[in-house]
Amino acid sequence: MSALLAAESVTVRRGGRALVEAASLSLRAGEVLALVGPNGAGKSTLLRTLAGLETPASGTVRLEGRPLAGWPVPARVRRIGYLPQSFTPHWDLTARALIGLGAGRGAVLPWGGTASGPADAPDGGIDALAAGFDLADRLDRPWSTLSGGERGRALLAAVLATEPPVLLADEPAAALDIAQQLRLMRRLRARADAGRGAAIVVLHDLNLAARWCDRVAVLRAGRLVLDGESGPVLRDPALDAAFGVRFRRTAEAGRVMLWPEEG
Ligand SMILES: Nc1ncnc2c1ncn2[C@@H]1O[C@H](COP(=O)(O)OP(=O)(O)OP(=O)(O)O)[C@@H](O)[C@H]1O
Repeated sequence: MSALLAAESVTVRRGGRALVEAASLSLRAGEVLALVGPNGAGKSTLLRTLAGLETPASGTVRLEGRPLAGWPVPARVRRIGYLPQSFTPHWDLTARALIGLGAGRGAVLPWGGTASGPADAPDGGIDALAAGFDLADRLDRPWSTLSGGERGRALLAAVLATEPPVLLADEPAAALDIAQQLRLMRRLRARADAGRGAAIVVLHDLNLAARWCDRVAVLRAGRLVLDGESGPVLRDPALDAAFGVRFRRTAEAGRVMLWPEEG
């Protein structure tokens, strides 16, 4: 099956240094791909490049086979939902206003995309959408009063409001409690399985990747060192070298589970 989104030998340089080097990665319909690697490996840089927010020094990013740079921005942001690692609005927006902006994508989203302005979410509106993220009673609260996990969920609701066929999510599980992590991963899995959207998700929890993701790509010092089906990648000794730890591996319901020990 052809790729929805693909990086072809992409190199990103900043300050005279290659942050991502000759990275090739593709995402196909129905996939949830975990992008993992140590701090500073270049995961956010690669994700931002795939979203069209960084311009590579060389290489190409293609969306549905066409170079990203050739897409009109409104069409691109409707197809690619990008969830940043951190986000602070310039104004103390309510969650409702933020989700409305996400639903109206097509003039400026606060994190750099474009939108036509606040709009009602499809299929039942913003209230129904927010209920799915356990935010029903927090919708009219200013951003500054929301907890870290509530902000993460509101942002994800804003990004998913238009059901983008591609989701690029940078550490979406980081601020979530365990129950919310499971809800997040189940949601991404269900979207992919129903053909509603594929996702690349930056994760630090390899056991979430093992349980919920079809594929795992491992970035180390700007280079993709492993990319393949989750089981084989997570069993590969190169994973230990990439993270500089020793993983003890067990099997649980046919899935690998990893227990890191200092190497
Ligand atoms: N604009 C920039 N100029 C110079 N260096 C940068 C710039 N942006 C990021 N870096 C460096 O590039 C490297 C990759 O950063 P990036 O945020 O992509 O890593 P990451 O894998 O997402 O890390 P983490 O797991 O800590 O979030 C880091 O060493 C970072 O300090």
